[in-house]
Amino acid sequence: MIQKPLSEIAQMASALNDVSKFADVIVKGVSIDTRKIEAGNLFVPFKGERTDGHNFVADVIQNGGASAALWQKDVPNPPEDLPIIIVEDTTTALQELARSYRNSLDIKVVGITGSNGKTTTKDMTANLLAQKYKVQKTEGNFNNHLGLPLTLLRLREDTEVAVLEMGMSSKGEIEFLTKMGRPDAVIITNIGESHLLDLGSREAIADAKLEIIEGLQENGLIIFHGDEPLLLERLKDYTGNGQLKTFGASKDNDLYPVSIESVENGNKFKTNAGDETFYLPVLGNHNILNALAAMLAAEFLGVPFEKMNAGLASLKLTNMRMEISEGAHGEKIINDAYNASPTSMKAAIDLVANLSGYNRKILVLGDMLELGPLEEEYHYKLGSSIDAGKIDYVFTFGKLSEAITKGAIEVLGDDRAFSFQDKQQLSNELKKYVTGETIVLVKGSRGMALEEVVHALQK
Ligand SMILES: CC(=O)N[C@H]1[C@@H](OP(=O)(O)OP(=O)(O)OC[C@H]2O[C@@H](n3ccc(=O)[nH]c3=O)[C@H](O)[C@@H]2O)O[C@H](CO)[C@@H](O)[C@@H]1O[C@H](C)C(=O)N[C@@H](C)C(=O)N[C@H](CCC(=O)N[C@@H](CCC[C@@H](N)C(=O)O)C(=O)O)C(=O)O
Ligand SMILES: Nc1ncnc2c1ncn2[C@@H]1O[C@H](COP(=O)(O)OP(=O)(O)OP(=O)(O)O)[C@@H](O)[C@H]1O
Ligand SMILES: C[C@@H](N)C(=O)N[C@H](C)C(=O)O
Repeated sequence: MIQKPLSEIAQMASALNDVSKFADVIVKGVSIDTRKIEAGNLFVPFKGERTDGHNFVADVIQNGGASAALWQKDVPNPPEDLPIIIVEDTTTALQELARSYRNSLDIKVVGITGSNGKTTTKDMTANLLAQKYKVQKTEGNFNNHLGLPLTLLRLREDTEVAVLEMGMSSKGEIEFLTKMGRPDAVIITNIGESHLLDLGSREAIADAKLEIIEGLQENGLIIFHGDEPLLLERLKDYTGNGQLKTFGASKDNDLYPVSIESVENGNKFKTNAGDETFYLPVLGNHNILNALAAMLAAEFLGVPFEKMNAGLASLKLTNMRMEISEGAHGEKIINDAYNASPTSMKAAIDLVANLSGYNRKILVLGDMLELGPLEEEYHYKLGSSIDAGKIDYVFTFGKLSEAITKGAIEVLGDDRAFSFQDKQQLSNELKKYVTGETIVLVKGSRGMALEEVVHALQK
């Protein structure tokens, strides 16, 4: 993490005040939350929905262990005689600090974006590169205009590769992030429907994701889903200084699977790149595609294919991505509840529909948010596309998900598809349907917090 005297921090953050009295105070790391502060941190306060971080500045320095803090110019009464750096805007100052620190490091960067699979592919890429390098990666889902700068400021001086997740919900956000991260390789996992509300069309989503190329370093590598027409048509005339590599299911790609075998809680697969058989301890063919993208990035940075199995086999995904657990009745639960869009819902449902070894398969589905004006149609189509011969019951939570149930009833009947507006009621009813030979998929947008149903089943 960043470790510098306050005088340098003040310069990097474009301080508006004189900090010479505290010039030699050493800052070690940055935090935006006093509840997670670590000794020596620079605390960066923000005005939030519930409170203003400026309220905590004096205390976090005097009693909380912080070495110093930023202070936004338009907030009155900055504490006196404390190591405070006054700045125009604390968000901008945090970003400029991160940009400047990143530029001071001799480091390779992989930037990852896409509608689905960013976090998963980030975890996979970091695991593969760790076979050869000192690697750091985005923690959790810290992938936006605050999260990415905080990730950069966590980088150690001896880190060799950083794997950065770049998220967006509006045009221009990825461009901002990639120009800060300056990646040597970029991955675009897929083009789905996430954040259609802001972007308006899948074409606009593709354009927004392709902004990641704006920050690509000289002779960098662009890795993208080669089965996605929106990406193919936009990159077919690419004349930049980067190289292009595609991954996907079809044999037209640079890297594709030639065999896939579902095994206990994962997959074994071979690729067209050689004879190695790879083991991936996560479910879902979509995760094989994520792995292929990660493998292309690792190969570009010098990890040979024959050394990749160890990196894949030891993978532990960030939580709530195909996370497997057991319920109180012995049922297997797949907690895929971190987020959901039509593309990711289909991928998860297809996975469960094609699993063997269970005598009952139940879907617990929540609203898919931020889909824009066609949201109800997306939910209805999801329900009506469920295979009644492979899925036994559908329980939904949320107002939009009533359309899932409506569609599901048309294929499963009204005794196999149910809507709920209360997660506890859903959980209580669901418990009547589960046995030791049941598998339950739980999935919905982050805003639905369906992990609460998983926790209820585990009690
Ligand atoms: C600024 C901040 O910290 N926001 C977080 C905070 O929000 P809130 O407004 O509720 O803050 P408060 O009012 O409670 O507090 C104000 C500040 O004071 C600090 N503080 C408070 C109390 C205290 O005792 N001490 C304190 O120091 C406090 O820390 C505040 O700074 O809390 C929310 C709930 O926990 C957080 O969600 C909120 O975080 C915001 C959203 C954020 O951007 N955090 C980033 C670090 C981050 O990367 N978060 C990721 C999720 C990113 C994401 O959603 N990505 C999208 C794609 C990008 C979309 C883009 N358009 C965007 O806007 O994000 C995706 O789909 O992946 C994460 O948390 O996982
Ligand atoms: N390649 C993929 N294609 C379709 N769905 C996917 C793919 N990879 C992951 N998913 C699904 O998307 C969900 C979110 O995965 P992950 O968190 O890796 O994506 P993300 O892009 O980081 O999501 P977010 O934008 O919400 O941060 C997973 O739970 C899984 O169901
Ligand atoms: C918070 C925002 N970035 C997000 O992830 N929205 C989705 C649709 C959600 O709330 O699940």
